[in-house]
Amino acid sequence: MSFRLGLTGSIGMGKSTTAQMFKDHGCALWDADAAVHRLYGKGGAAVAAMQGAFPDAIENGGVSRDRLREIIAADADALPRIERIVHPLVAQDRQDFLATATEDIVVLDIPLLFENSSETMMDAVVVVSVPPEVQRARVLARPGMTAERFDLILSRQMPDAEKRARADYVIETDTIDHARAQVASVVADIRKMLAHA
Ligand SMILES: CC(C)(COP(=O)(O)OP(=O)(O)OC[C@H]1O[C@@H](n2cnc3c(N)ncnc32)[C@H](O)[C@@H]1O)[C@@H](O)C(=O)NCCC(=O)NCCS
Ligand SMILES: Nc1ncnc2c1ncn2[C@@H]1O[C@H](COP(=O)(O)OP(=O)(O)OP(=O)(O)O)[C@@H](O)[C@H]1O
Repeated sequence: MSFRLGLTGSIGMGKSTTAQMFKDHGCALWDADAAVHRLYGKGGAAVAAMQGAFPDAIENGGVSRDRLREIIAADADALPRIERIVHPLVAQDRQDFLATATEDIVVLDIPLLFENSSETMMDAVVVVSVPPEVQRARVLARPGMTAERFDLILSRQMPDAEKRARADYVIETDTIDHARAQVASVVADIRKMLAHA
């Protein structure tokens, strides 16, 4: 069975960028956000249940994220209801991936890893992190992002300091080269451990 390495961090901390660096070392990669995109897409496994609960969210046979954002903004109960539908389907997608992976290390990129207690199924957890002002500047540079939306998303996520405290490895994503060097050392550490197991 592959070594399960959870990869998490708050919004804009560099999860996707760092995940690709692990892939460059021959690790398999499963991405929770990508799984949600598949589930919401036309014919995706979440469409029927979401149509039942939120008929207004359906557009062209898939779940519209723009509509969902409007629904969430208007109704405080909407997000937990969405999570109850989506998270079990995400978990199934993850199990299907793990069942077929043959690589020695599988990296699971999961934004809400600690919030949803997924760390219990990991052999180790990496948290990516930069100082809050760098995070804020990166996220606000994204098209369509506002300070209000950023603060709302942050308020729904576990604070960075707590994530760091729970991590087995913290990777500073201040520069690409620095992150690459830390990824190389995490991979070497795990492979050394596996060789001695
Ligand atoms: C709320 C939705 C419609 C926003 O979609 P949108 O494309 O605008 O943004 P995106 O998905 O890229 O998320 C933006 C940021 O919010 C974070 N985020 C997403 N869902 C949640 C959540 N349930 N709780 C806290 N943070 C969240 C993401 O990690 C990311 O940092 C969408 O994220 C969604 O349907 N979420 C519910 C499913 C879920 O929990 N997904 C998280 C991964 S399992
Ligand atoms: N090591 C790094 N050095 C410099 N910039 C970086 C580094 N890692 C990521 N970034 C930059 O930070 C921003 C956010 O990175 P990325 O999209 O990987 O974050 P994320 O955690 O996956 O975001 P989200 O939570 O929104 O999915 C991007 O603009 C990216 O180019």
